[in-house]
Amino acid sequence: MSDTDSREVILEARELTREFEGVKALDRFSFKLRRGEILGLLGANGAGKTTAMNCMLGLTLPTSGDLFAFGKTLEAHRIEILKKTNFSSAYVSLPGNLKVWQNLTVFAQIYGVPKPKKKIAELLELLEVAHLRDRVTGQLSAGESTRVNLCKAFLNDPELLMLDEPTASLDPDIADKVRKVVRRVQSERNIGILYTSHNMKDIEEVCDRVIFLHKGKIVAEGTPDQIVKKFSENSLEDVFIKIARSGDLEA
Ligand SMILES: Nc1ncnc2c1ncn2[C@@H]1O[C@H](COP(=O)(O)OP(=O)(O)OP(=O)(O)O)[C@@H](O)[C@H]1O
Repeated sequence: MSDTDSREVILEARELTREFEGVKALDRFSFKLRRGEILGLLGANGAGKTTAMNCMLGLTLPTSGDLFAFGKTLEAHRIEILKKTNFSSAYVSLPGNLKVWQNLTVFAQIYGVPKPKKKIAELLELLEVAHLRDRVTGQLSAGESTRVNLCKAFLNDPELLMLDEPTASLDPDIADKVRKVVRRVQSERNIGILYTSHNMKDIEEVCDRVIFLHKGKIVAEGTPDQIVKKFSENSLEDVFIKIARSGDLEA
């Protein structure tokens, strides 16, 4: 991303640090996400990706640093910001005892979605899970549950979307469809998406730009192509392995 990029900054972290009992999960982490951009957050297990998303969702308080969304501080404008935000995580489940349509209806009410029935039907079709409408959510397979979570994430037509490993438990066919849906929603609605995945094919196909985190610090940033060239590797996967094994190397 060049400094001359004039698109609206919809999410910004400045010197974000989060310590857990002396361990820095995030260490002066700064970045900007612009409208219309899909930004990949990459890094090995424990690099700090989930902590970063949790801070941005207000689920974890940073030890220091500032977060801004739509030009306002998250601290003072949390409710207003969260109305325009949504997220989906492979590791956060919807209430298991409710049927799929009940869960989505509850969340549609929370978000104040106009014409919720129509919206829910459209999203179930979009994610190809309309046949699961009357199933108990807790009995869904991991891949089914991931797609229902994505329906929840699109319910309020978010302008800022955080997707934490959205293809983690999907078979290759469904993963491909989900990537295309994410791309389509991003381009039709010009929203900003923060995206994590351990699947480098996902990242290369979906993300405009990526940030590599290692021990809470940024060690590389750029388009997937730029990063592969900077590290003199053949693929993003090779870069990932190189950083995971010797993350103090900066490109
Ligand atoms: N609540 C917590 N208490 C203590 N340590 C924590 C807590 N949450 C995260 N950590 C630590 O912070 C670091 C970053 O964890 P985080 O979950 O953000 O990594 P991640 O990049 O999302 O990893 P993964 O790819 O495995 O999901 C890890 O060392 C982790 O053990």
